[in-house]
Amino acid sequence: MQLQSTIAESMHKVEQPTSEAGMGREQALLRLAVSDYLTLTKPRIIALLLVTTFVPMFLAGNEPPSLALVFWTLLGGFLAAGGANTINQYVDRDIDYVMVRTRRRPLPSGRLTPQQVLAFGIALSLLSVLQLWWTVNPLTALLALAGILYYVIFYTGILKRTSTQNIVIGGGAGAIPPLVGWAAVANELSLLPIFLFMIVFYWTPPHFWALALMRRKEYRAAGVPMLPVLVGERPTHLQILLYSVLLLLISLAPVFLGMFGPVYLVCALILNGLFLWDAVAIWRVPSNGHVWRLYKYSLLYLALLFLAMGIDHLFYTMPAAALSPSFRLPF
Ligand code: HEM
Ligand SMILES: CC(C)=CCC/C(C)=C/CC/C(C)=C/COP(=O)(O)OP(=O)(O)O
Repeated sequence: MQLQSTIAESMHKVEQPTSEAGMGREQALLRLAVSDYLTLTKPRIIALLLVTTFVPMFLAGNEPPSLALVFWTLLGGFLAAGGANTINQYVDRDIDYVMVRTRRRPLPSGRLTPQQVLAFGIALSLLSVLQLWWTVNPLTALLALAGILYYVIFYTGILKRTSTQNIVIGGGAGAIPPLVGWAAVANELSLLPIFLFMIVFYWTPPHFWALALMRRKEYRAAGVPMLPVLVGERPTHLQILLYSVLLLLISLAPVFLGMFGPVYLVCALILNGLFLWDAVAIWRVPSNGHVWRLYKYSLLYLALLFLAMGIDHLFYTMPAAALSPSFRLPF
């Protein structure tokens, strides 16, 4: 509140700049505001979400997508995820205020008001759906809308505060971007994008529980029923191991259905082998070092696995049968 009133005072002072110093202060405040609004979108997380949107665009067609289609799809994806992330911070403002990791965010630190954050989040979300509908196609726009609603209402509004399985079920929201990328090109969904969805779905629990293990006390203080808070460390280590095995199986399955070729197979074996190695290390010698390593590696893993899919596609042509059955909107 103190910071908020300091900024309000500064804003008042620069309303009528009388000198170069006044103009400089006005520019500095504008930069601060732009940086706060950008922070609300969680840009680093969006960067990885967009990798999982971008690569499927190359898998979905026989030819590479046009630059314009890539631009509009990624812009829509940025606006949708940015809008969802912003509304998440409006809904979670009480939790974010309690947790050390999140208390410096623009809303809990008082640099923006709840009304400003909510308005910005809704505006970005609406803009994303309209823009995708007009510039890409209705299926892509509806998938983005489903992602926003799933994340904001189902995960943030309900599951996060009520269930230890919050991020298992809620992980479905973060798995929608590959469907968005695929639908942007194919204008339909089929089995391969469902596998891409499942890869991100099974990746999410080890990715998040590693972080939650390190932030266990903060989640407890905020009253958020994350798995490590309610069942303890050991069962969480086991769940991480279990999901790492499931991730290995689900990421290899498309190879056996003829959807990917040898380049992907080799990369997926190495990347999943390292993932499993980290998960086993946590199980055998539980330490913050091992947990942190898995969390950091999980980010690299997902980017590289999707990159491997794209490179594999340059050398391997999947049979048409691998893409059926398919789902298409009736309009
Ligand atoms: C329900 C699903 C998910 C949950 C609960 C979750 C949770 C988190 C949390 C709490 C952080 C720490 C953020 C911070 O330090 O401020 C994080 C980091 C991150 N997450 Fe996730 N995540 C999920 C899904 C995803 C997905 C689907 C992606 C991308 C495909 C992703 C990408 C990232 C990235 C890139 C970071 C690092 C951000 C940074 O270093 O600033 N997450 N995640
Ligand atoms: C297509 C589309 C728009 C899909 C939505 C994808 C999306 C925005 C996923 C976000 C995943 C994520 C960062 C969850 C963390 O929430 P948290 O509240 O647990 O994290 P926090 O404590 O850091 O706020």
